[in-house]
Amino acid sequence: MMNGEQERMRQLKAQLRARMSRIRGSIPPERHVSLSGRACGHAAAWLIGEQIRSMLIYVPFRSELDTKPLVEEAWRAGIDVYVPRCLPEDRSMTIHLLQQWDELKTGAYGIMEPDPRRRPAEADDFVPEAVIMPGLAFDLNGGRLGYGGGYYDRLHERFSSGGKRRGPRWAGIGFGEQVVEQVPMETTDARLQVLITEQGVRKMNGEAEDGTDAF
Ligand SMILES: Nc1nc2c(c(=O)[nH]1)N(C=O)[C@@H](CNc1ccc(C(=O)N[C@@H](CCC(=O)O)C(=O)O)cc1)CN2
Ligand SMILES: Nc1ncnc2c1ncn2[C@@H]1O[C@H](COP(=O)(O)OP(=O)(O)OP(=O)(O)O)[C@@H](O)[C@H]1O
Repeated sequence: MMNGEQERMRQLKAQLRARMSRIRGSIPPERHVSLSGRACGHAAAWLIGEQIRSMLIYVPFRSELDTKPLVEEAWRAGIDVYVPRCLPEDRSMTIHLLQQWDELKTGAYGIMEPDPRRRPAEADDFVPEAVIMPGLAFDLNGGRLGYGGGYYDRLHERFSSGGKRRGPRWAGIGFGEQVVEQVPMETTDARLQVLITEQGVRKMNGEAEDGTDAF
């Protein structure tokens, strides 16, 4: 049974999803390309500066920020690129190395995902050094709103249960206009450590703030 608080939270999130998908969906194509390119440039500089050698990143669908320039920059820089494949049955994800675009095919929800016959999943205990997440909305305290599948929340739980090892850096990437005052958050919702937009890289929640590039 859902209690009143949960029901209210569900409604708040649904309203914000609807509003933010309209906003994100109305960015004109040319601006979408240029903002995506700028955000990807900031993301690449951050990854390289932090000496991150592996990242999990989404392949965009609907009007999500286009990560293609970042993936290609990572390939050039020798950073291993991993992409998730979702299993709607239990809302889990498997993680697959991506070395070229033709390793993808249309998967669940119409998202381009790794073809498991071409590239088997990494072991369950594999943890990348960074996770770069999409979202409908973000806030400056690490709040993030996704499509409501809870996929990244489950992944966060899995990556955090490995014991001593340092977990991945959790970063969100999106357009400046997706940043809101406050995303409604529940206790199971994972908070981001880094927010990347066309305006720069902002470190939050325990990531040391050095002031460079922060917006
Ligand atoms: N590019 C990309 N890949 C991703 C995600 C993402 O947000 N972006 N996900 C991040 O989690 C996971 C997929 N999550 C999804 C969850 C729900 C829906 C979806 O279509 N939901 C319906 C409503 C479903 C319902 O509640 O009945 C909708 O939005 O119309 C799509 C993807 C894994 N891969
Ligand atoms: N670790 C978890 N294990 C099981 N269920 C979870 C977990 N984390 C979240 N959930 C459930 O998943 C559902 C969706 O969560 P939420 O609305 O936070 O998704 P989201 O962050 O918007 O989506 P996504 O992570 O897929 O982009 C909620 O009903 C939530 O209770």
